[in-house]
Amino acid sequence: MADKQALNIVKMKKMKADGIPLTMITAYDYPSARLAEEAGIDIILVGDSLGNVVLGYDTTLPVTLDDMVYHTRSVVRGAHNTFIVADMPFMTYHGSIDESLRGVRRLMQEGRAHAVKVEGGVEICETVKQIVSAGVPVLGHIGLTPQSVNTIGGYRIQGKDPADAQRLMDEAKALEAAGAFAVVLELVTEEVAEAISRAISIPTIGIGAGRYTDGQVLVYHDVLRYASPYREKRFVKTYADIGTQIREGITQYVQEVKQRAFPDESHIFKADETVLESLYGTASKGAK
Ligand SMILES: Nc1nc(=O)c2c([nH]1)NC[C@@H]1CN(c3ccc(C(=O)N[C@@H](CCC(=O)O)C(=O)O)cc3)CN21
Ligand SMILES: CC(C)C(=O)C(=O)O
Repeated sequence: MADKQALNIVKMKKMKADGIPLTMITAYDYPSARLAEEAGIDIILVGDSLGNVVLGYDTTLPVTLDDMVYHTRSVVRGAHNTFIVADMPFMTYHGSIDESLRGVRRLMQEGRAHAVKVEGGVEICETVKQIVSAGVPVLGHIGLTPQSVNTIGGYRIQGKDPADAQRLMDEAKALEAAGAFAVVLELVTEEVAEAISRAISIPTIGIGAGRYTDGQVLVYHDVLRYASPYREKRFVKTYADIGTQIREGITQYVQEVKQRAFPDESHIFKADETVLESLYGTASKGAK
């Protein structure tokens, strides 16, 4: 899709108004980004779920700004015509505004992202305003915010009772007022996600937030069953099983090398007749 025109935040808002769902998937490197773009995805998120699915950590907390810059650059090289959002990692946007903007600058200038994502509600709205006023689109993220797993007390569904529903509604409105271009709703009850989606003019992008958000996002490795520990979760649907394909392919390669079935005649390069003579001398001529 070389001539596909990349999406932008103005068009996203219009898509919400027109009732056209936004599609987002994570990607972390050149091949995953390339395939996502070829498949026609609207937005690629270089998520800090990188930590879980690519780097092998238990949580997203160990992911660094250097990790995010490196992976964002790789994603951009694979998807030149797709809107790309990069996650601000844990503890990079809760200190001084200067420090936050330094991280944003690295993701935009070195990583070449089009926007950044930050987790949190009212407490980060001042930071969101500053980032937006620097000319950087900000994607909000509320509900289950994995960077706060230790204060939330686990990966739990949000918005089950009236007080929690009101808190989420207030956070979404605060993010809209702060200038966020859209907001991710993660593991939020369907009723609350629907009410928020109706109450704000910017798109909501849900993961485990039911059917009535303005868009959906899932993690690449979950969708494709690519060695992900999350693939069986209730909010995930798997559309392919590349983990099995990869394992079976490598198993066969190993077996064929052990059995000397690979490489065969079709994979080799032949030298000139005279090479044998020079290697083995005239005595060996005709030996093989
Ligand atoms: N591979 C992957 N996929 C993700 O969706 C994802 C990550 N990693 N890492 C960062 C966060 C963490 N996420 C999580 C983590 C755990 C649950 C979970 O255990 N959910 C329970 C529900 C818990 C409850 O009932 O309150 C479940 O059974 O789905 C959900 C989302 C979503 N994100
Ligand atoms: C699950 C999505 C929304 C995310 O934040 C990530 O991939 O890190």
